[in-house]
Amino acid sequence: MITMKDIIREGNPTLREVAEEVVLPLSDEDIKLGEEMMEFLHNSQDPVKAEELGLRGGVGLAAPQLDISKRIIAVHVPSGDLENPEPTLSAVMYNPKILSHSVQDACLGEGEGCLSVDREVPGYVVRHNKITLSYVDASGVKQKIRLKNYEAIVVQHEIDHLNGVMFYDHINQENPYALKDGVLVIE
Ligand SMILES: O=CN(O)CCNC(=O)c1cccc(Cl)c1Cl
Ligand code: NI
Repeated sequence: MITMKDIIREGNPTLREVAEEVVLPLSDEDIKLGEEMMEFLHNSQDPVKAEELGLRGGVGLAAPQLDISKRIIAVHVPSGDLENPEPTLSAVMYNPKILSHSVQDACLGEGEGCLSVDREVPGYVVRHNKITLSYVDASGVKQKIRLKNYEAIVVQHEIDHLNGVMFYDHINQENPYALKDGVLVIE
């Protein structure tokens, strides 16, 4: 089971590498890894388990954060509405690729955080508001989906990890809250 001790932190060179595409058909090892990554997200979002296991909450995880330089990500975005337990996006994605994106940019009003960064880094992380994404799912089936707003932001944070990019690389050093005209701030 993945816990915080398995997550590498800033300074580990793996976080700055471009990860390797996963070989298809998926190996049992890569399928199991994806399952463990998803289990971590579930545990991290469960108050009892997160407390028991000492987990920081996360809505996404990328294999390089486990010191595994493979293009595998897991995302589990809760609906945020306690009435509706269904997550708005829950998937393990192999070889995810952004095929196209909106001209419209967006950022989270609260900024971003990262399990591989043991500090707060304030500021707007400007990303694409909408993306068209292809990936291979855990069954080996090629998927093509369109995402927007929070779900699109989370997936871009994870794909950045596959390319050695950290969320704070996008923050304006002079003025972390500088915004170009027309950037959507998602609260
Ligand atoms: O790479 C994944 N992590 O580091 C997990 C911890 N961060 C988050 O869950 C998180 C928090 C805020 C905004 C975004 Cl976009 C994300 Cl992804
Ligand atoms: Ni991260």
